[in-house]
Amino acid sequence: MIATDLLSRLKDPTLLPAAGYVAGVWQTSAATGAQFTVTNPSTGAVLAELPDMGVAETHAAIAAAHAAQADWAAHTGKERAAVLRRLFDLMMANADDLAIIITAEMGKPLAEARGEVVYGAAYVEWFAEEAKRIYGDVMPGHQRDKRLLVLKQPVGVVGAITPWNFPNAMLARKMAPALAVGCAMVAKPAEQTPLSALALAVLAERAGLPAGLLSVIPGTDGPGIGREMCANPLMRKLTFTGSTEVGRILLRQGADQVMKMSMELGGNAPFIVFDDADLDAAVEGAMIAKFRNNGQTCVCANRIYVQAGVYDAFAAKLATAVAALTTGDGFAEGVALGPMIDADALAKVQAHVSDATALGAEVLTGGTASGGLFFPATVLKGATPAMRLAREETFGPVAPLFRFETVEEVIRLANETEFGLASYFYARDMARVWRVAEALDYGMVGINTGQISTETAPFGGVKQSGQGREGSRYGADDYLELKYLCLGGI
Ligand SMILES: NC(=O)c1ccc[n+]([C@@H]2O[C@H](COP(=O)([O-])OP(=O)(O)OC[C@H]3O[C@@H](n4cnc5c(N)ncnc54)[C@H](O)[C@@H]3O)[C@@H](O)[C@H]2O)c1
Ligand SMILES: O=C[C@H](O)CS(=O)(=O)O
Repeated sequence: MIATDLLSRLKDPTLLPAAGYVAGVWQTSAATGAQFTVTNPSTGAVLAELPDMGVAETHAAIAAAHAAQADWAAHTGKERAAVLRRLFDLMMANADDLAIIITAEMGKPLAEARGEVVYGAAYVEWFAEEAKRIYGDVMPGHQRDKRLLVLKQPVGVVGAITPWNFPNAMLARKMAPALAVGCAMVAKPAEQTPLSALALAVLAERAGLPAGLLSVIPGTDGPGIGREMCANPLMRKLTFTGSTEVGRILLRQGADQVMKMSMELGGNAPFIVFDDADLDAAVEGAMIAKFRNNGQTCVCANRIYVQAGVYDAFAAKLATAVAALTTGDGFAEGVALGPMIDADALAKVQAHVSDATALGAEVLTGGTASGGLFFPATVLKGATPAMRLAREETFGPVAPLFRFETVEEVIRLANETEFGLASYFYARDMARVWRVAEALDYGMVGINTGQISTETAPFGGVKQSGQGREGSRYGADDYLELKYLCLGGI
């Protein structure tokens, strides 16, 4: 069932079948007969009742993907590119509907949801172009009669498990490179936000993707689906975006068959403001890096370090800007921040703020939940490393300000975490910019900007923030195997 209220908002209600997409068939019932509910986090309203699919459907989808993948890989890059280009065009043509679906199931404001659709589509466009340029190598022989070649071939059947915070873009960012190079994909979206993934499957089918190449398994049994993906011998790779905790589980499970893994995991991004920074620019950057997606992104600034000489001025400017942010239903006009995704997420944000204030932090604005799943944008002054929010990913709209004195001190503090995804700093002295950029132990560094995510750059982290990269000229590598050919007797 899809709620009438949601369907009535769409120009094309057929984007939302109340079904899972398994082996090229829209199945309205799960093997177990179970169903699960999808709700709007802004209102609690029921959006859909979907078949609660699991191991049986995943097993069938993997078999179908394996059967379809060889022929897909035998297509030319140009033929695969044409399908992806049509998918890009369909995503853009249906962007308004896709945005409505995101806002309904995840809560982000509609304008931000539309930005997510455009961002996800950009990956599809990028890899539609890359599909035609998967080049190998010809190398000088090591002996007179030898000629050496390297082929790049698709890894085969890929499992994808995605999070709720970017329910469209995180799947698009995975299916685009996989399909571009000739892989097949079985995808499991987050149980909170399956509708965006199902709508993408509708559009992929319309774009001409052959049946079986893509399956989307809606369901609440992430652990069971993950185990099936990691244990099934037909599955050659798993790409996961989500928490480091779950990433570890999957890495352990995939180890038994030495499965190729891509992991986009948790973060704890430092945002550093040096005393030579343009403070207004730094405030603007902090607003984006901290409050985009209501602070629910893996690359959100989690710790804001401000050099002592500008600490009070920056704190005052930031608090003024943050106090102007409105929190509410993502469909409402003028709302900047939507709800938290669920009660657990809300409780964690409140716990971080309560822990910080108990340890001496001062609330400059916000600080207390405002009803439902809403939490106001919050700025805390006097944050210290003893506080939970210094060590844990808050994943919410809370900006803790830490004071520091020297460059050496803040590099040490910034790197003092098991995470290494995104980092940011504002400075104008070019020698300092180079030294700090090289010293930060992170996969990505934003310099005088708070917005770094683009399909043209390699997105990913180091340490316990993951492995592999998504997007850019490097992004296809995670879905390819190198095969070395040695021709003798020449
Ligand atoms: N690095 C990135 O690009 C990136 C992007 C988005 C979110 N994240 C991280 O994800 C976290 C928040 O997202 P979340 O709450 O959806 O993460 P999560 O890890 O709880 O869930 C992610 C996905 O994994 C599934 N899952 C849960 N347990 C599983 C298991 N045992 N086996 C297989 N699948 C399982 C979920 O159903 C969901 O689809 C944050 O830590 C955030 O930093 C990282
Ligand atoms: O949080 C997950 C996404 O990767 C964030 S971004 O939109 O790619 O920056």
